[in-house]
Amino acid sequence: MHSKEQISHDEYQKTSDWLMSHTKHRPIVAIICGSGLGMLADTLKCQDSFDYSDIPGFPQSTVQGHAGRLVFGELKGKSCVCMQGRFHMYEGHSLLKTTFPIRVFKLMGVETLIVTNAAGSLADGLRPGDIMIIKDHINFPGLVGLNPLCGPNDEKFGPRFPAMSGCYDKGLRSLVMELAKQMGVSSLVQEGVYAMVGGPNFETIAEAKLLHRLGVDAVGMSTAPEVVVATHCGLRVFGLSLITNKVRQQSQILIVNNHNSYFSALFHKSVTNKECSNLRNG
Ligand SMILES: O=P(O)(O)O[C@@H]1C[C@H](O)[C@@H](CO)O1
Ligand SMILES: Nc1nc2[nH]cnc2c(=O)[nH]1
Repeated sequence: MHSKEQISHDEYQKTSDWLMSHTKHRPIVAIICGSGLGMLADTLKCQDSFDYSDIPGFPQSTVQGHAGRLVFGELKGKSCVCMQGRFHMYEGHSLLKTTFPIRVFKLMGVETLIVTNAAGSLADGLRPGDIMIIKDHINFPGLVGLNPLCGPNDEKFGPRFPAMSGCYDKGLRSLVMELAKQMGVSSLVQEGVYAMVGGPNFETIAEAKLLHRLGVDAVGMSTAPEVVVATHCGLRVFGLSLITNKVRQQSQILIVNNHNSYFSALFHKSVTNKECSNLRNG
């Protein structure tokens, strides 16, 4: 844990000011694209994009499938900013660094955060290619003190002891369920509980059984710290997991040798609802 690390309000402000002076967009929605989901940003109109390496103060993404680019643009007439690539604890980033963009977005005037991720399923009804709307999370690193809010509290962002119950906005969740019905894809979409583990290794069989018994529907290695920081500073949060695999609860070997194309293929299947049986392992 990097308990001595601090990022001052001025540092977040500096990055926010730099971005605001380099784009005409004034986003009210921020979207974090999980593994294999970076193409969401390609749907934005009138784009301004910046490599993370060019943005003062921004961490660098090191994961395959995470482009490391911030894209501003319009989605259905709304000004948005999209992270093509996020920062994970397992990359060696401190939790303050992994969540750095969230406070920058807040200072830029963002009101709603949409988080997405790739996750493994523990629920019988959640199959690869399905989408899980996150209704709640279990933040395993947070439960043992690996929390970006540890250290001095910056009251300008939020209170010392923020509530996390209801951190995934109920209104947005209902809206998306309704939209899924209207689009005829409701059989692919359901609500569930996401658990964040530290990674980077996938679960042992015993760990998978434990998570299942605890009521976890999907497990991944991101998202919870971002949601904690977003909720602390008053952002409205919506989250979804793209289910990429079933988490093994009994002995069987699964070999995934192309992380990126695996996620992209599953995303494509989710969107098109085409059969992709060679990728199903559950
Ligand atoms: O950024 P996300 O959470 O989508 O990254 C995925 C899930 C795990 O963090 C990691 C390994 O699958 O990639
Ligand atoms: N921890 C974890 N993260 C994932 N991300 C995608 N699939 C998985 C999984 O099975 N376990």
